[in-house]
Amino acid sequence: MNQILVIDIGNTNVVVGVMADGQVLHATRIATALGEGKFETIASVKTELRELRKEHPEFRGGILSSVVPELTQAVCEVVFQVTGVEMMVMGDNRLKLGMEICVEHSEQVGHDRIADAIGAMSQFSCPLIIVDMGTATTVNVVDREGRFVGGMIIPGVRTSLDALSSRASQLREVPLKLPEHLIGRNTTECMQSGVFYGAASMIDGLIDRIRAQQGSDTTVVMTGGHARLVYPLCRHKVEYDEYLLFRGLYCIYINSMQS
Ligand SMILES: Nc1ncnc2c1ncn2[C@@H]1O[C@H](COP(=O)(O)OP(=O)(O)OP(=O)(O)O)[C@@H](O)[C@H]1O
Ligand SMILES: CC(C)(CO)[C@@H](O)C(=O)NCCC(=O)O
Ligand SMILES: [K+]
Repeated sequence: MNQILVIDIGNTNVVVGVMADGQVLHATRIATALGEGKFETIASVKTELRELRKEHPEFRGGILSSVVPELTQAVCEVVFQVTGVEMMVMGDNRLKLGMEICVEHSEQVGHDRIADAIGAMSQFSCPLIIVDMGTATTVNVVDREGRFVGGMIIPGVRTSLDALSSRASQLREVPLKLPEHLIGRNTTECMQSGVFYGAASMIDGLIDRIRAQQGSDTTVVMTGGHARLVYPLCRHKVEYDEYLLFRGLYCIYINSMQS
């Protein structure tokens, strides 16, 4: 069994997991904090790694994707301290992605977007639309030839609700859950409906527009914490995979080790 450590450093959560034979054996989420909070994040990662090491003594390798450069090095260091594993890091040009990145500045594309696309391509046929709903909602397109060709970056569900309640005097923070009614009957429901049905409709609309360019057979795959609530509201048929990014990291790891 080829066990590996997989880590996804996002702007809201750091997800630490273990995979073997393409399956996710374990995943823990730790809140991402910066500034003074950075040390607490690193300390929580360290605690988690100690626990993981007890349950999974086998892994000798690992791979990490980060969209928070301030944390990347520190996380790699604690991984090495606790487990002795030297992480492969997305962005290292020795890695074999197995996917061409056809955009203006390929080095500027978020590593989560690339890992997601590779995870999708390992399971579905091209062309593909990959939607990752986290701090941002990203829409990523892989064309018929299997090339990453770009996409969209949109404020995430939580991010846009937070912006709204902080900017509008009469609006407060509301729980991030689906409202009972499409047509909201109170302020809270109106905000919840707006953000969730709005996100689903936006995604449906973007799918139509992208399919008009890439072909009507383009498969849609959704991932990210908020997708769990949004994908059932979409009118188009969409696939949902909670661990798409981890699957992409696993493919990159295996691909890079083989060559
Ligand atoms: N397995 C889960 N069960 C319940 N809620 C979840 C689960 N995974 C994620 N969530 C919820 O969805 C939110 C968004 O999750 P996700 O990790 O995809 O994005 P994020 O961490 O906000 O973004 P980023 O990837 O940019 O850090 C989480 O903060 C959490 O509230
Ligand atoms: C868009 C986010 C924040 C989503 O996590 C991340 O992928 C990122 O910081 N990207 C860098 C810019 C880009 O992808 O073009
Ligand atoms: K920033």
